[in-house]
Amino acid sequence: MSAISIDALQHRWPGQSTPILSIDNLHINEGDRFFIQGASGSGKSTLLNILAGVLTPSTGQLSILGQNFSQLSASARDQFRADNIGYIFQQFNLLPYLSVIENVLLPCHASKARAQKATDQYGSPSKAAEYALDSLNIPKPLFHTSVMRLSVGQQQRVAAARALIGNPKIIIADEPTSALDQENVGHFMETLQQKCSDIQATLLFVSHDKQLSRFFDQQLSLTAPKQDAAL
Ligand SMILES: Nc1ncnc2c1ncn2[C@@H]1O[C@H](COP(=O)(O)OP(=O)(O)OP(=O)(O)O)[C@@H](O)[C@H]1O
Repeated sequence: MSAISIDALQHRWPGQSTPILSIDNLHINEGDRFFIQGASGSGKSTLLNILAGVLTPSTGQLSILGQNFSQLSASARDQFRADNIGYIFQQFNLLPYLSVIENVLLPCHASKARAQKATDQYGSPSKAAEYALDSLNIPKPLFHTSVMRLSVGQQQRVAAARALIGNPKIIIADEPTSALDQENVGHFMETLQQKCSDIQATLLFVSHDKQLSRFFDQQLSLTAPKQDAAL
């Protein structure tokens, strides 16, 4: 099955003379690792928001895992996203008042399907969270401390554990390496790819950094169109 299928998609923000996004045709198969590259302002976040169902494109068709997004209500799209998409944010978006393990468990509160998968595989969501943290080299004594006490690299790995728990079919990673130093970037890329293979997830990875394309076999380059200065 196709993980993502886009046909004649365009998005134009109010006041723009030319659509920021214009994608004739894009098909990403389940299990693929796909790199989306583009300079600042080229529309990467706009595309991710469309793929996550947060934003409706101006025109065109979008199917995720065979589901036509335009046929879903906003609340059905929210649930579909919680069940099927693990999201790693550029600034990690960990909740500072929750412990490390509580942050990892958040998707299991939003999605019964992911809580069930975590329970089926590991006995309980908490056990699945512990496994994910352990396999991402977060030391056990840190599991119940505040995320604020972790290094940037550790916070990034906690954010990855949160995206992976309950085996979502798609992982979207939005510039997840921009806060890491060069050595940690390589480690993080290899670990993320391995984890996505383990759970057979499709990986969509977004970055302005062209050098990261070497970790992927398919890519899309976005370029900001010239806007009419009169508008
Ligand atoms: N909510 C919005 N309303 C109007 N215009 C927007 C909105 N969000 C983004 N844009 C415009 O769309 C264009 C692309 O923005 P977008 O954030 O998608 O780019 P990006 O490639 O993710 O950039 P960056 O790497 O800097 O985050 C920009 O010109 C931006 O001003």
